[in-house]
Parts: sequence; structure tokens; C-alpha cells
Amino acid sequence: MRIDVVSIFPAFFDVLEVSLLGKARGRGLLDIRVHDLRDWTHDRHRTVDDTPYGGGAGMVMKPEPWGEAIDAVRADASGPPVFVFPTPAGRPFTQRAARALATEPHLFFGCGRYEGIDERVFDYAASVGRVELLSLGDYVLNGGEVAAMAMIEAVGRLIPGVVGNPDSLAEESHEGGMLEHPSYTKPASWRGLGVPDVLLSGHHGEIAAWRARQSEQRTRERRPDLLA
Ligand SMILES: CN1CCCC[C@@H]1Cn1ccc2ccc(-c3n[nH]c(N)c3C#N)cc21
Repeated sequence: MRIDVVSIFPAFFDVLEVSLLGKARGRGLLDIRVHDLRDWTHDRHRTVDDTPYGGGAGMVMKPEPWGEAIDAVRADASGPPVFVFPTPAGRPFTQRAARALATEPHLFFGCGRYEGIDERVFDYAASVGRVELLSLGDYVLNGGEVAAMAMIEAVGRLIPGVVGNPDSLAEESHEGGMLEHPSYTKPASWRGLGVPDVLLSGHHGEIAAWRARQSEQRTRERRPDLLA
């Protein structure tokens, strides 16, 4: 999978050089290319924002640099990417959305700042490819970078070969619409706290049943909406 990321803070994504995704890049499983939106400006101040039409506080990201960035990535790719724009006004980013994006050969993440990106950028992107306006959650961030990072990690780890043991993906929270069961490791007793006996029993069937009950109870208590 190829992922292009456009941001006015490209250094934000240096962290993608390390850990699991960094290794996946080194193994050629992920081709992540980070771009500075200001590379598509042409004035001395490398301007990317301007005052909003209709008035109001703050600044809006100008459409021109984004249009040139979209065209530059398209020109350098074999086919149109899926354009992902993190926005608080988007539909929820969920594990289902991550799974769908993980099937795509090429993603373009556009990270906005200020009050957001001129709406015509989304319209233009939709005229040349599929656009996904996705929200990380119901809270406000200062820009799209944190959200894009989370989305890139959630999608990247689903690419075959990125995660060592693919079986572990199936048991995770939100994969089957349920929260994952509690986990324990050595020592069996820690600061007076023990491990549920069933996990030490060696009875795999009983362990699986216990884990299923724990997932269902935890989901019912913490995320009843997932069971609706
Ligand atoms: C604060 N400022 C004025 C109010 C509107 C947002 C703006 C900041 N901002 C600019 C671009 C941009 C993109 C995503 C997000 C974002 N916030 N919360 C989420 N779940 C997000 C996602 N995904 C925030 C962004």
C-alpha cells in the first residue's frame, strides 16, 4: 500500500519511521510519503491560509496549494488514490472503516489546520477520486495530523505481514463488535493481586468460554452501544 500524507507540519510524521510501521516501510509493505503543503505555494511567505468568506474567527486553508498537491500525487501514481480528510465534521472512523481502507492500494491523507480546508478542495478531490471525510472522535483537535496518524496506524497494521501474528488481530477490541477480554501475564501473584484461576488451569475450552463472557460483560458495561 502507498500512503501519501500532506501537512504543513510534515515533521509530525517522523514517528512513522519507527516501530511496527517503520519496519513495514523498510520491508516494502508500506510506501509512506510525507509532503509539506507549502511546497505547492508560490509566494514569498509560502501562504496556505486566508480570511473566511462571510466573516468569522480564524483562517481557512486556501484551495490552490491543495489542488496542486492533489494533482502532483495523482500525476505520480498509477491510479487515483482514496482521499482521506480527517475532520470533526466527518463520519466516525471505526475499525470497519479501517478495514475498508486497508483494502485500497493508495491512500491520500490531507491534514487540515486553522478552521479547516476550503470546501471546494473536497469537491475537487471528489471529481478525481473517492473522498472519505472521517472523524477520529467527538472532540476537537487543533488539526488533522493526530487523527491521520491514528488512522494510518489503524489501517497500516491491517496490511498482511505488518503485524507478526495475524491471529491476534481477530481477537482485538472492535474486531468482532465486542471489547477484548482482560489480559494477564507473569508473575501469577503481583502486589497481592492474583490471576483468574481458569487462566492457569490449562483447560482451553473453559479459558475460551471465560474470555467470551468477560468480553460480553465488559462490552455491556462500557460500550452498550456496540450491542444495540
Ligand atoms: C479547532 N479548529 C476549529 C474548529 C474545527 C476544527 C479546527 C481544527 N482543525 C483543522 C483541521 C482539522 C482536522 C481534524 C480535526 C479534528 N478535531 N477533532 C477530530 N476528531 C478531528 C478529526 N478527525 C480538527 C481540525
